[in-house]
Order: sequence, then C-alpha cells, then structure tokens
Amino acid sequence: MVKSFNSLELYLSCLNPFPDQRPTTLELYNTIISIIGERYDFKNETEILRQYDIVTATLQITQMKFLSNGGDSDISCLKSIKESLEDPFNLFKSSWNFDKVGDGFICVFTGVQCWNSKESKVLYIQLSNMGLTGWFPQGIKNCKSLQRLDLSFNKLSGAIPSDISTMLPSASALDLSKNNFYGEIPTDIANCIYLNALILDNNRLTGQIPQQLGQLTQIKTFTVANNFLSGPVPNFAIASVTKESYVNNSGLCGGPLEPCKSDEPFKSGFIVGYAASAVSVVTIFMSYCVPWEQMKKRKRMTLKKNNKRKEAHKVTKLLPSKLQWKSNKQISTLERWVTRMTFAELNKATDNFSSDNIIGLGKMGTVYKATMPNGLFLAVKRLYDSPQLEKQFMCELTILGRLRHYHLLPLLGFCIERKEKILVYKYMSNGNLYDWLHSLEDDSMKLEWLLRVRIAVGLARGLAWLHHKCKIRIVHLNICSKCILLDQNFEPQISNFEEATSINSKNTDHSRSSSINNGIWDLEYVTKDVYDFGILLLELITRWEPSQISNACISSNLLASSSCLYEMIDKSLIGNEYDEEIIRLIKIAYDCVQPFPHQRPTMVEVYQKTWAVGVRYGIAYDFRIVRRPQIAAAAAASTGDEIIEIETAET
Ligand SMILES: Nc1ncnc2c1ncn2[C@@H]1O[C@H](COP(=O)(O)OP(=O)(O)OP(=O)(O)O)[C@@H](O)[C@H]1O
Repeated sequence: MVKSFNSLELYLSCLNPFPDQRPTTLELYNTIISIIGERYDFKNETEILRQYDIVTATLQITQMKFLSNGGDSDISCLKSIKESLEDPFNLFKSSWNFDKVGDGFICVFTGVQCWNSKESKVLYIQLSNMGLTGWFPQGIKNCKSLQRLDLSFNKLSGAIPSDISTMLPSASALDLSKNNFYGEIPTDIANCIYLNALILDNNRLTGQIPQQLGQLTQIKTFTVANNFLSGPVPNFAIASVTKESYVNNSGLCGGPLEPCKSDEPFKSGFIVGYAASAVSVVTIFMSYCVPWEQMKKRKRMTLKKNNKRKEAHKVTKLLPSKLQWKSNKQISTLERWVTRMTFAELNKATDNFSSDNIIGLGKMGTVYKATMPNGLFLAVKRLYDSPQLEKQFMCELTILGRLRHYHLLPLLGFCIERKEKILVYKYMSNGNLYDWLHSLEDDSMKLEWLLRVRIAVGLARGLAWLHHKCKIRIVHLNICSKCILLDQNFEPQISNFEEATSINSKNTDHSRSSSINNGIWDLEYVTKDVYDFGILLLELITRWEPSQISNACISSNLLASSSCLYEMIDKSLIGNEYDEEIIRLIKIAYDCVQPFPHQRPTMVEVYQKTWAVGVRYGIAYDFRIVRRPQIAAAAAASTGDEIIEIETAET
C-alpha cells in the first residue's frame, strides 16, 4: 500500500537512518503532488505535473535536496565524477557511457551499484585500485542516496572536503585509504552520523584527529594509520579501534596509545614570551639590525641619488661597529620577545644534535628537527662557529623574533651559551618550496595548481604586510623558494630574515602614491623584493631554476614571446582548465620583473592582483593590507566569486 505524508513527515521520513524505512520514489511523488495540489489548488494532474519541477527546486532550496528527481541528479553526479578523475588505464570510463538511456542504465557501469537495478539511484561507488588521479570528486554531492564510497588504492590528492557531510549525508562507509590526500581530517566528518566505516590510512594527512569523531556512534571500523597525524586521539566507545588503527603517525597519544603529556608549561612559556614582546623593542632593533653588505652597497647607490631622494627616506642606522650583544642586559631584552632556551634542553631534544635529525644545511648553520618532551616538534638552527654570523643572528632575532604574521615563520626561541648560537623555529612539516618545485625523482612531490596559487597569494600577502603594514616596515632582500617553508597545509611561511632591512617612515598612508612622494618606492631595495617575488611566481609556473628564469628575463625578451613562454610553462599544468589563470599570473610576474625598479608595482598591488586569481579557490582577502574593498570587489566581480574576509591574529 502506498503511504502518504504531510510535508514534515515526508522530510523526516527521508532522513530515516534505516534505508528500508525511507519512502519510495512513488510515495514521495504522490506526497509532493498532494502537497502541491493543496497549496495551489490545481485543477488537474497535467497542471500539477507542469509545476512539479518548480516545487522540487523550491524544496531543494529549503534543504530537502534529496527530494529532487533521484535519477537525473545521480546521472549528473556520475558524469561529473567521470570528468573530474583521470583514469589512465581506462578502467572505468569506457563503461560509463551516458549516450544510453532508460531506467537504471547507470546501474551497469563499472563500480556502480544502485538501490534498484531499474532505478538510477546510486547506492555504492567503488573505484578502487584503478590508478586514478585528481581530487576528491566534488560532483559526488549529486549522488544523494549514496551510502558507500570506496576510492582506495589510487593516486588521488588534495584535501578531504571540509563540507563532506553535506556531500555524503547518508554515507555509512567511506574508504579513501592509500591515496595522497593531505591536510587535516575535516571535523565535519563527524556529521556523517551513519558512518560505520571510516578508512583513511596511508595518506599524507596532518594535524590532529577531530575529537568529535568519537561521537560517531555507529562506527565499527576506523583507521588512520600511516599518515602524519599528531595529538590526542578521539575517544571511541568501541573496542575495535586499537593501536593498529593509529600506527605510523607523527605523534598520536591517548586512547589505546600512550597517555598524552600536558604541553601547558611549554606553551605558556611561549605565550609569556610573546606577550612581553610588545614592550619597548625598537631600541635593540635599531641598534643591531644592520643590513650588512646590501647596506653598504645601497648606501653608495643612495649617495649618488639626488638630495630630494636622500631626504625622503631614512634607512636604519648602522650603529655600533663592534657588537656588544652578549651583555646580560641585552640578552634579557631579547628574552622579552623570544623564549630563551638552554643548550642542554635543545641538546636533548635533538638527541645530541644527531646527524639523523638534520633537516637542512644553510649558509648560517645546520638545521635539526627537535622533539620536545611534550611531543612538540621544533626546527633548531645551530649556527656555525663564526664571529661573522653574530650580526645575522641578531638581525634574525630582532626582526623575525618580534614579528608575528600568518605568513612569517614563527621564531620561537633562542640559545646563547658559550660559543653556541642557536635559533629555534616552529617546525614546518612540508619543508621548503624549492624542494617541492625541483624534486625530479619523486613524483609524489608534484605541487597541484591550487597549492601553487595559494602559495603565490600567501607570499604576496606576507610581503605586502612587511612592506606596508608592519609597524617597522621590513624589506626582506632575499626572497627565494629555498627560504619559503610550507606548513602542514602548504601555507607558505617566509623565513631567513638575516639580510633584511627596515625602512623608517612616518608615513602611515599605505597607498603607492604617497609612498612614491616620499621616495620610498624609488629605492631599489624595496623593489628588489617585488622582482624576487616575480621570479618566484615564474618558478611556481615553470619549475625552472630561478637562475635560469633570471637569465631568460634579462637576456631576451622571453616573457614577451608567447612561443618561448609556452615552452617554459610546467607541462603538467597545461590544458587543465586553468590556462587563463596561468596567463594572469605570468602577467603579474612580468610586471614584477621589469628592468627599471620604478616600473614595478608595489606589493599591495601585486597582492590584489594575485588574490584575484586565487579567488576562484575561495582564498580569503585580507582587507587589512588595503582597506579599499571596492578593489577587491571589482576583482571578485570579474570572476563572479564571493569575497571571504580573513581574520587571523597578527602583531
Ligand atoms: N622551521 C623549519 N621547519 C622545517 N624545515 C626547516 C625549517 N627551517 C629550515 N628548514 C630546512 O632547513 C633548510 C636550511 O634552512 P636554512 O634557513 O638554514 O638555510 P636556507 O633556507 O638554505 O638559506 P641560507 O643558506 O640562506 O641560510 C631549509 O631549506 C629547510 O629545508
């Protein structure tokens, strides 16, 4: 017998966790017809049917998305999956033939199982072990009745969608294991309340496991083994989640694993250090942050320039010829900004500076990965024993130590003991950008386009902040892919401030014109950052070595020639629907690498343009860089996207 419902009953019955208790399509159809009939007093069925689509659309808008015509939406779901995944061995695409028609024609597709073979309503998609590449298929949200999704044993990458519960509201099993998914496990998975199997092992997932997953009452199978996860594990009520579910991660604790140690004392030490850093710090910076060789060179250049320009800016003074920073007073001033750590604790955390813990070798010293007793990872740069490096050490401490920005590498601590000079940073689990762009052997180290765009926007934002918004304006002077580190989410962090210098300007208007009037933007050392950013942008697009790009830019007008340009572009990017974005970024880079510094844009302008390219990917706009929303709005309007405003703490 066909049941009938009122609209609320209908809504609730569709949400029923037990599929066999949900209404049939016929029951849904009849109920909708009766609702329409009541509301609109239609005279006959033909008229009702004509309005069916309109009402279905209305119901979709009011969150009852699953009421739409299951067949059509499931077909478009599969079409979009077919389009979005690369199937190099043609293991499923050839069978997914949409030219056929008829009820349930999709139910014979490879890897597709329907609720009923005569109804195009997908129950289960299994595309496992097919060598598929691409991202999590967004179109899956149109398979509204999907209960099980298995994409395991492929080469899929990107993040697991943060709104996964709206994509898979009825999922009871989700298997994304043995792929290259990265980023954090979205908390939203906890809203997939019917999940009884969540299998995410063997990916590149980072961060903490959301505690909310412990509230998944139906869960029976759970594994996140072989990822890069850390922190406490969720509290699952069932016994089947064992140690094996968590093996080979970066530092998980709690539950069936070792108990977690509190990290409060360590954290609070840093917090106190940060809070104190707000107090009078300019003096030491002014005294010790000397811009070394650049300073001398720039000074010579500056002297040659006209008097007006000389008056227009002041470069940080070169004060004491012999640095006396080891005095207790100065060290205690340093401690106001950055936590002082003992050699003994760093020695222990790096296992006696063991060569096994070396993560990099730089001009100033060796970088080690350190593990603190609370499980926190740090990067520890132990400087080579050379008096020449004392200045750079102080410069890094006085600049980076007291700047806090989302895109600057946090300098967390330092150590000065006997001959030892050590800088302690937050550990960036994805290393430096150079390695990601130029690693020839390792195919898994290919950066997707979205990440490249995000890195470009983040860097432009960081540099615009340094040049225009930071209390003491900073010019980095050494921007290159080696000094850009990537955190677990591939957010770029600018490091290596040992060659940086500052511009003292009372000018508080950050627009380009007033800065030009003050002569600041005529200075080559400011526009050098812009030039370096342009080279880096080209490096992101071409994966050429920076020196090759510089030579190409200087020796020929390569950028102006479209055929040469085409040769330069990273082949893996071409023909993937972002050609237009590539061209827009090349144009920005082209402006940045103009031979005459005064022709180059400011970093604020560069940020606005770069962000406009990234807006399509939901990259937020930082209105604190420039409070002229109409510019951003215009950029967004040109792409038809919405602006999301950034809210992050910066000092
Ligand atoms: N905070 C960090 N987290 C993770 N890896 C780091 C960190 N800091 C440095 N590294 C690694 O160590 C390498 C060397 O860093 P370092 O800053 O000493 O030298 P560099 O970036 O090569 O520049 P330079 O030689 O000019 O000092 C980096 O390229 C990076 O791979």
